[in-house]
Amino acid sequence: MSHLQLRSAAVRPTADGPMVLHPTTLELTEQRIALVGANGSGKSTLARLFNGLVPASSGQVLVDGLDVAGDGARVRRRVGFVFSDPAAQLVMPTAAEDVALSLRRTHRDKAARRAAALATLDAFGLAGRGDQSVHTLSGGQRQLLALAGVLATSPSVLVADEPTTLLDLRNSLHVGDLLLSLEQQLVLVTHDLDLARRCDRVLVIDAGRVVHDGPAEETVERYRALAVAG
Ligand SMILES: Nc1ncnc2c1ncn2[C@@H]1O[C@H](COP(=O)(O)OP(=O)(O)OP(=O)(O)O)[C@@H](O)[C@H]1O
Repeated sequence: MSHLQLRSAAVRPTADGPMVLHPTTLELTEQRIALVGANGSGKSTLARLFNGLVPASSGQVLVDGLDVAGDGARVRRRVGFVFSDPAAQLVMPTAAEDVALSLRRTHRDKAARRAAALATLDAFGLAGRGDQSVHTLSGGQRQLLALAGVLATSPSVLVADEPTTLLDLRNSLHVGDLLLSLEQQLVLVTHDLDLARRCDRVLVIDAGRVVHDGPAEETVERYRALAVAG
């Protein structure tokens, strides 16, 4: 299992602006970790620290002992990131080409790469869509494709920022099951409390701080109480 660490890591986008994440010290070694909290509480910011998409303004972020600030390229090879908006990461014209791009390191031969890409699409419920333009896929299909592309790179950690928001119930359940059954460590930003409850550890973020942190069931209930109290 990977080892994610924050050492007094804080995020303050502008020198005279507010802290988006107050100095936070954490060690994450569990298999499945959920980040929950209100809109704008800082969940995405915290999640993005782990692959350097957001740099820490102070403190340190380590992935398996590698400092994200100094070893960014190696860290990004370990940490796959799925955005809530798949448009942020789909770069090729067709679905098969997009997955094939992710497979370029592991599958040098072009025909083998395409075959592997099509098999990956099948596994993600996108059978027969290989040659379809990414732009004509539905929002949910694009999200499945984005997830397929990231997992095809075999990251040791997957950070997923609201990966089920665009999906219908069936696909949402399918992707939820898939994420929770991954071998890799999962850091999941989600508003889906059913999904959070199935993780090993839940962190509740509020106004840029981790305010609760513990086993899923009881921590989700603390979040509920916090939300109801307003
Ligand atoms: N670069 C930035 N400059 C200024 N403010 C920022 C920047 N990045 C994030 N913020 C602010 O920090 C806060 C936390 O944002 P973040 O995206 O981490 O929230 P979130 O918990 O993921 O929210 P949501 O559930 O709505 O996606 C928000 O108020 C946001 O506007």
